[in-house]
Amino acid sequence: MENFVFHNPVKVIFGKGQIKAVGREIPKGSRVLFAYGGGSIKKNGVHAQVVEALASAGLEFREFAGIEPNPRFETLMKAVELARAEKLDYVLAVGGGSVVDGCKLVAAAIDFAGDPWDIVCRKAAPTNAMPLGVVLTLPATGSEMNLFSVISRDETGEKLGWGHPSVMPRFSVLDPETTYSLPARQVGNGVVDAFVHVLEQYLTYPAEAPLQDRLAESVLSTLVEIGAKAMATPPDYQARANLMWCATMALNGLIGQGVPQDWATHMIGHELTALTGIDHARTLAAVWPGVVAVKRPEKRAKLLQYAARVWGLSDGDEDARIDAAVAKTRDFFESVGVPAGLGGYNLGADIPEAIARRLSERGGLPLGERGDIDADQVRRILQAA
Ligand SMILES: NC(=O)c1ccc[n+]([C@@H]2O[C@H](COP(=O)([O-])OP(=O)(O)OC[C@H]3O[C@@H](n4cnc5c(N)ncnc54)[C@H](O)[C@@H]3O)[C@@H](O)[C@H]2O)c1
Repeated sequence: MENFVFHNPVKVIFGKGQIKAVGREIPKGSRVLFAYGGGSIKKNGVHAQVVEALASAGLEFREFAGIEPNPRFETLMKAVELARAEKLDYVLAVGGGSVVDGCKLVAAAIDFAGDPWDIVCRKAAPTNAMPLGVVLTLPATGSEMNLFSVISRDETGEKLGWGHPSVMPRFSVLDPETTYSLPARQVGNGVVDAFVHVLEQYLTYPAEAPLQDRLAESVLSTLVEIGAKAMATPPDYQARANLMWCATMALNGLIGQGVPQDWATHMIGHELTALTGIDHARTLAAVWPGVVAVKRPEKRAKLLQYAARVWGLSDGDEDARIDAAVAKTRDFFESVGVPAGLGGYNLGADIPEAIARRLSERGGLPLGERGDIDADQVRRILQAA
């Protein structure tokens, strides 16, 4: 196991009826920017619950609507303008990963003197981020309990990830009932996103970290166990609750401490979203089969462990076990409605070259747990996918 420092100060407030805690968690006298997405929270009653919580605590607030999926820098800067004009000093993000990620940048930018894009490009760190609170409505990204944020910019066609401890939420309310209004497509995306977050931190090489391995395997096995139930209609509270907690545990830092991490699927997936608009989770299910095909020799020991412990495949020829584990993973993605591999997307033959070039030009290579995925391997991964 490698050395690590683990500090996760996010207060998680989990369960039915917990949105009212928002009024208690935000300090009295705060002036709140209440930010959300396209308005699903008005239809499912979450907006009314948040307004009630803020108003009954006597908190001043202004609303900012319209943070889109794959949040756009251009939109977020409008939220920053509103916050500056109205002297708002607490950001409340209500929505999925896009709203939470977007609000992390808003919180960092309100009192930032330079160009906030420098924060996203990692050329500058936030100096005085406003406190951030979260009401999560889509279990998937783990953004509610981590320091990461992924921002897209129209002007440059980029989608970039950044992170800073000062934008970790002060609290996150996770009420599984907020997910009842999700379309099936988004529930399936959430299952796959959480699953691949774990694979990025687990499917690398052995690091003599059996606890981290078993924590990762338990999240994977739980997702397999509850995947179909989480998709059911009418919604099953316990399945949604377990999905929500799995997604948070998949990327709150715990399972990745002291172990090598991959993230190649994500980095290539972000480029695919930037170029084609395919949903984040769908890019992961599309790219992962390519990563595992090309990096199979390097990942062999962990692939065998994954096959045995997550899929119960421990007998017979080793290569056949790995093939079966990959096939079961693909079937699992498809079982929650997310296509595995790139075959179904009808993309141009130029995509592998375009993605390899974009990553290379930005200095984003090499990738992978061994830092050995270069432009040629990116092309091969996408062709294999
Ligand atoms: N910060 C991180 O650690 C991290 C990790 C992975 C991905 N991401 C990023 O997060 C973004 C994806 O976030 P996401 O998967 O949570 O989806 P999302 O926030 O983009 O939401 C997807 C859609 O679902 C809708 N929606 C959200 N909650 C709803 C509800 N309860 N009922 C009905 N509709 C609802 C949204 O309005 C949106 O149209 C991507 O930009 C991705 O790159 C961030």
